Amino acid sequence: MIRECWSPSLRRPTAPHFRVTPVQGHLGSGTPRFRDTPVQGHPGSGTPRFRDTPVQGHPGSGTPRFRDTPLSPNNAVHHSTTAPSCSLCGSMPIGGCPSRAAFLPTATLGHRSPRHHTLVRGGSRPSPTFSARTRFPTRAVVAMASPPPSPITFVTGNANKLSEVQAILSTGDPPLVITSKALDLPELQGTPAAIAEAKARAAVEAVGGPVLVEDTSLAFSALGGLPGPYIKWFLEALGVDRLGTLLAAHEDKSAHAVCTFAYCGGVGQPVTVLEGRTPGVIVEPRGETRFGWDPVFQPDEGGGRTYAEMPAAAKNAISHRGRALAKVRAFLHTGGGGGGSDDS
Ligand SMILES: O=P(O)(O)OP(=O)(O)OP(=O)(O)OC[C@H]1O[C@@H](n2cnc3c(O)ncnc32)[C@H](O)[C@@H]1O
Ligand SMILES: [Mg+2]
Repeated sequence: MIRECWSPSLRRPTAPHFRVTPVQGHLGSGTPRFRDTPVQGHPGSGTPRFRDTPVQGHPGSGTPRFRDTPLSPNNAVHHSTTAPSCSLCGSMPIGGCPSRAAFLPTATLGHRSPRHHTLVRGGSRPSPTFSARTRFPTRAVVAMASPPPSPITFVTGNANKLSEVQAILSTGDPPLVITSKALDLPELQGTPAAIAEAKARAAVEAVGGPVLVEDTSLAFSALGGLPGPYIKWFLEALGVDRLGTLLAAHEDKSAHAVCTFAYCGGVGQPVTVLEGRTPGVIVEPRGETRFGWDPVFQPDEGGGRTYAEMPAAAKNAISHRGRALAKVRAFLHTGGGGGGSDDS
């Protein structure tokens, strides 16, 4: 069973975008938790957002899902009811939660019923308390370990992605075994999260069971985040040698590599989107031309090497993909995928 507790203990920064990053220990649980932190230059969006918050009624989808949600004073969706516990399973708020706010939801957090814990709140704080003006909630996952669903099929048409994903998941702690299917899924235009979600929905239709997909972006700061999710087409058109010419007129060569995973447990199930990003700069190509734009991306934490100059393990340790997969692993191993839970 997974319970979540929101604590208003952190002040909301003024930066326009937010994402979830792992932080350490909560209430002695020893389990991973996630906190919204600012992210930059999300293409195509000028509005504040939060990742990994469940929203209802997305156009074209009748199911709850996890993705970016703009937070406004009236957007405290997780705190909008006054019931002291889950109306279905009766679970109570986590003891010692400083905010006395109760649970966050829902199907994507390990409950087979998508209605469990939905919009349940305890304590006396009125909804607007969690407003953009003052505070933002910390979400802590307090979970019993449960095995992830099996098998999970990673659907991709990219062999390099597959081998990195397999390497990262098999050596990680705890290891996660996936199968794979080579499919070139249709890709929409939109934010990386929207693209990844659509890929997951297409993949789950094709596979019929739990799927993982990902979409990779390379976002140039000077270009407002472009090429972003369209990097594949820029790479094909220009080649890796000329990718840097896009920044010829700009002094700012900084960029972010972003990996956006989407998990779906089955047809009609919610989709969970998890993102990892690595900051760096675009440089003249260096290193072996093996994988995409690796030769021109020099991560800030790479000791001056491009991705292409780094051994695979060194890249995976700091890469956008490695970071996103750390979240995927935490999500699945804490019952987020719905597998192995006896909590119905
Ligand atoms: O089937 P999918 O999974 O979509 O595989 P894809 O190759 O189409 O991948 P994307 O749509 O995510 O496009 C991302 C582009 O960035 C490249 N790419 C992805 N991850 C990379 C990495 O870690 N290093 C360098 N290039 C990468 C990849 O080869 C594509 O050209
Ligand atoms: Mg693709």
